[in-house]
Amino acid sequence: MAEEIITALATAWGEGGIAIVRVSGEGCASLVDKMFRAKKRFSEQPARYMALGTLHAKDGTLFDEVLAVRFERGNSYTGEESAEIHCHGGALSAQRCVEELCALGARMALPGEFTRRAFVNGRINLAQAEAVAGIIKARSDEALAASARSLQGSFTEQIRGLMDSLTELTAALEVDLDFPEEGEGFITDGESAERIKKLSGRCEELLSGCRSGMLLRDGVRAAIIGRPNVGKSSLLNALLAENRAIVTATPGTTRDSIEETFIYKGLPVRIIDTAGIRATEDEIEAIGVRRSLKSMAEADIILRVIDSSESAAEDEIGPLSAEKKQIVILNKNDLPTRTTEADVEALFPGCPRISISAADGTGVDELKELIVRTALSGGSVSGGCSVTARQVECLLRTKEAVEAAGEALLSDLGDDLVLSCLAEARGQLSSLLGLDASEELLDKIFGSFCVGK
Ligand SMILES: Nc1nc2c(c(=O)[nH]1)N(C=O)[C@@H](CNc1ccc(C(=O)N[C@@H](CCC(=O)O)C(=O)O)cc1)CN2
Ligand SMILES: Nc1nc2c(ncn2[C@@H]2O[C@H](COP(=O)(O)OP(=O)(O)OP(=O)(O)O)[C@@H](O)[C@H]2O)c(=O)[nH]1
Ligand SMILES: [Mg+2]
Repeated sequence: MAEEIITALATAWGEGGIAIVRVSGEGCASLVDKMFRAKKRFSEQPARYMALGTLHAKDGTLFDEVLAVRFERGNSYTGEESAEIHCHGGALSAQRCVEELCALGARMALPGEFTRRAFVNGRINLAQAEAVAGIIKARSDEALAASARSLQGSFTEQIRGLMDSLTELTAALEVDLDFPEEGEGFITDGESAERIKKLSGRCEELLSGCRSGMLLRDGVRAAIIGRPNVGKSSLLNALLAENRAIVTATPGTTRDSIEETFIYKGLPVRIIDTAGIRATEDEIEAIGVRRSLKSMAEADIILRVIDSSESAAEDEIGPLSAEKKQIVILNKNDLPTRTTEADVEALFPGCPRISISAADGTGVDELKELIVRTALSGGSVSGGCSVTARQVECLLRTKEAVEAAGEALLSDLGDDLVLSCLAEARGQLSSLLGLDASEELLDKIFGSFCVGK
């Protein structure tokens, strides 16, 4: 079935040097013929050749002088016959161009529809399509590099490698199941167990690489929490190196949460300064405290600030769930110490901690380093591939299914069960690459792209 011809502005709205309008779908070059005048008919000029010409409205009036290029079917971004018109910047000419194309029979592209067509036509897989979005959204060199690696297919290759190993093992086990009379069997249980163990190790390796890639793209949320007056807002200012939040000697200064982002070693850190947590009669402060507790629940990392010049009083925040990552910050180390690192160790055993002065900046860079290290939990920011939460979810389920296969094998539950677990694992990897993606999933993924991509 021939797809409709779609069009959209591919560059950002607003003033700029050049604005590019994209068109894709069978017959789009003859559509452009009707509005673009050049020495040679557009649809007859060589493919991928930039031709100079003029754009005309239906009544013939000229509205821009542009460059235009056509791509042949099978040799374009979408895989379809497509074209680009490079107008003068400023939204007006490009918008006119899109309108004229629509008047001639094209329709406005939906968000991500060009990339969706590239996927549907097999030019790229789903992991690569998601990497395109990653490149657009990247906010640091490291995040950009991780997405570019994914787009080039290095993540895909690793997933395919895993799928191949799964297939080999499945095939060996199936032979055994089909020809049980062959005695010894094609593969011993010991060998299968060994291979399953390797597979689950490989899943774990991929997962740890992915987590850092995902963090690079999405960043981490770190909430600064603590009792009033310990120096939370001062810490926010020190981390941002600007006077963003109000700091006073009066406890209860911060009423509402403040969010800002800084980037350290390529990792965007969203930092949230919250109201000091204490029991309070003040209605506004109480709302602030509730917001602090909410920020705490939503954060990836808790930066728990303690005033080391005061003795560690009753902790009003209470312990965190074991899954929450936490860094204990002993602030005001420029003042005489009343709470020591040993006191902190007693209160929060095994928790990473650091002594700083938000006032004079001592230890602030070390703290940034510690935040990034804690967020990545040992992983590194370089070399990883950018992935989405969806892809991580698929990999996690793959690992679970592989492990279930291992358990089924050990407890002698029969090859049938082992095989169905392995089939589940393969299924997860195949949905990671979008080999059997539902329309609903595609709508969700491509819907988050920008129009024109
Ligand atoms: N002007 C312009 N710039 C752009 C794009 C575009 O579509 N137009 N891109 C897109 O958003 C990106 C480049 N990505 C592209 C990827 C593949 C093909 C393409 O035509 N692929 C064919 C032919 C490959 C070849 O010539 O080697 C293919 O895969 O068959 C084009 C662009 C970024 N810059
Ligand atoms: N000497 C010293 N004073 C500090 C340091 N950090 C913060 N202060 C002072 O401590 C007081 C409280 O600082 P804030 O940053 O407003 O504290 P907060 O935790 O945000 O307080 P609330 O918003 O009320 O919860 C101010 O007078 C700061 O100047 C530090 O490292 N050393
Ligand atoms: Mg404050």
